[in-house]
Formats: sequence, structure tokens, C-alpha cells
Amino acid sequence: MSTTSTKSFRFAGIQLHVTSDKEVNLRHAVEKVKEASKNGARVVCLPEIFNSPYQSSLFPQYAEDVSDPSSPSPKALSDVAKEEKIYLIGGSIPEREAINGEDKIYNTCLIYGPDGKLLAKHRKVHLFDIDVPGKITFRESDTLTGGNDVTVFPTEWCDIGVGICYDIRFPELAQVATSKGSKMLVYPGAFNMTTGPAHWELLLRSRAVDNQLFVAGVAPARNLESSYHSWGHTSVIEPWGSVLSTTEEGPSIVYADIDLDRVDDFRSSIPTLRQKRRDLYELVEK
Ligand SMILES: NC(=O)CCC(=O)C(=O)O
Repeated sequence: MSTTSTKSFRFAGIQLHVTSDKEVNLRHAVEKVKEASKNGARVVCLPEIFNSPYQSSLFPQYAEDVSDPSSPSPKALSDVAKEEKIYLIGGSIPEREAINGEDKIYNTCLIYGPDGKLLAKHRKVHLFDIDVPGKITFRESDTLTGGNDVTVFPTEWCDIGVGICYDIRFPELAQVATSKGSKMLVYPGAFNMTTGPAHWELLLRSRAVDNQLFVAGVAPARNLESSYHSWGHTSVIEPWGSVLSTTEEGPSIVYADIDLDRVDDFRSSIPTLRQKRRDLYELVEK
């Protein structure tokens, strides 16, 4: 199925059923990426922490050294990107790096090009540390370290910015990725049953309208056997802020045809990106 032109491509967000068995998760992810590719997707995204349960205490146990291309998760992602000749935004996995003899663990998204080479790597910048009394307490910082970079990678259609889940609550990160030329922002994410209904779609739509671009949020399916219940609702939003494609909580693949003319049209008819009052305020990337 041909679904690409110079101005458009098909995106797929895989709402994966994630278990405690890494091998099963990887096999299942590869099968679903192949299915999305067969259905015409040229840019495919997996969810946040797709090879492990989303649980801080478990991240060290599932973490991998991603500088070693034979590590199971990087190898599976690179091989399937190359076989299917697609851009693969590899959700995220716990990444281990030894710095001065001390292990640091990051929540890391690996992005591969159609030749299977690593194009970019985003380490979640804002760690998910929240405490909503009686509802949810989560502390990624118990085991994780935050990243320090804004991530934008090139494709033949447009540049795409990447953040991970809680990163979406920080509009500055999205703005910097937009100022670097992104026409789409993709967030592998795993909102929960408290904040998901209230904020997931609102934040995806807000980032789309603020920055006048496409936004995708890609979540794991809800697994009631795990300690963290994902809200699901993988969605793609178009620049005007409408939901282009979405789903509920079960395993599924969400497809969207990304027509980049819609970014250019919106930016020229409501030119807020050009109307910023840089004499009054300015966003500076450090
Ligand atoms: N995995 C995450 O970062 C969850 C973020 C979240 O649920 C939120 O409300 O923010």
C-alpha cells in the first residue's frame, strides 16, 4: 500500500500489551511494527517503557546498555526498522550507562532510520515524580536520572521532535523542538487512570495548537495485572487541534495520514509563530 508523497506519510502508534516478560514484549512489538508497516505506515512509534512493566523498582532489572548494538531491545528495534525500511521511534526502555563506575538509569527513546542505523536518542528530560493524595504517587527519580537534550530527528518528509510522557507537561520543551524545525511532535507516554482522563488529550491538543503542528501520544494498552494502569488512548492530533485518530484502552494500532500542508496552511493563516513578541519575552535553549 503506497501512502507517501513528499508532503505526506502514514504514521502508526502501537498501543502494545506490555507484560513482565521482556522477550515476549520484544517479540510482540516486532510483530506489531511489521503489521503497521504492511498497512503503509512509514513512521512507527511504540509506547513508553515497552519492554518492561512501568514500575520504578523494576527499571534497573530491565535496563540495557544501548551502546552495545547486541543488547536485545536495540537489536530488535534496529533489525525491524531495517527490514521494513521505516523510521521507528522505539517508545522507551530503561537504559543503563556506567559513569565513573556508577550505574545511571535513564528512560530512553531510541530512534532508528530505514537503514537500521540509530538516528537519535531521547532521554526523558522531566522525571515523573508526583503525589496526588489518595490517588497516585510515583517517583521515577527513585531509580532514574533525567536527560539533558532536546531531541529532533530528520525524515524525508519533515523533522520530528520527541519527548517522553511527562515531558509533554512542559510547553517549553515542545517550543524549542518547534523552533528547531519540527512539524510533528511524538510522545511515547503512559498516563494513568487519575491524570489520563483529565489531562492526556488536553495536553496533546494544547501542544498541537501552541506549536501549530501534528502531535502523537503513544501509550501501552491497559494491563490490569500490572501495578500501574495505563490510560491508553493513543492519539494523533492535527495542527488545528482536532483529534485525527484515537483509540480506547485495549491493544491496537492507531494510524494517521500526516498531511504536512496542514501545518503550512495553519501557520500562514494564523501566524502566531511569527508574531511572538521577542522584545517582551524569549525562550532560550541552554
Ligand atoms: N509516565 C509518565 O511520565 C506519566 C505522566 C503522567 O501520567 C502525567 O500525568 O503527567
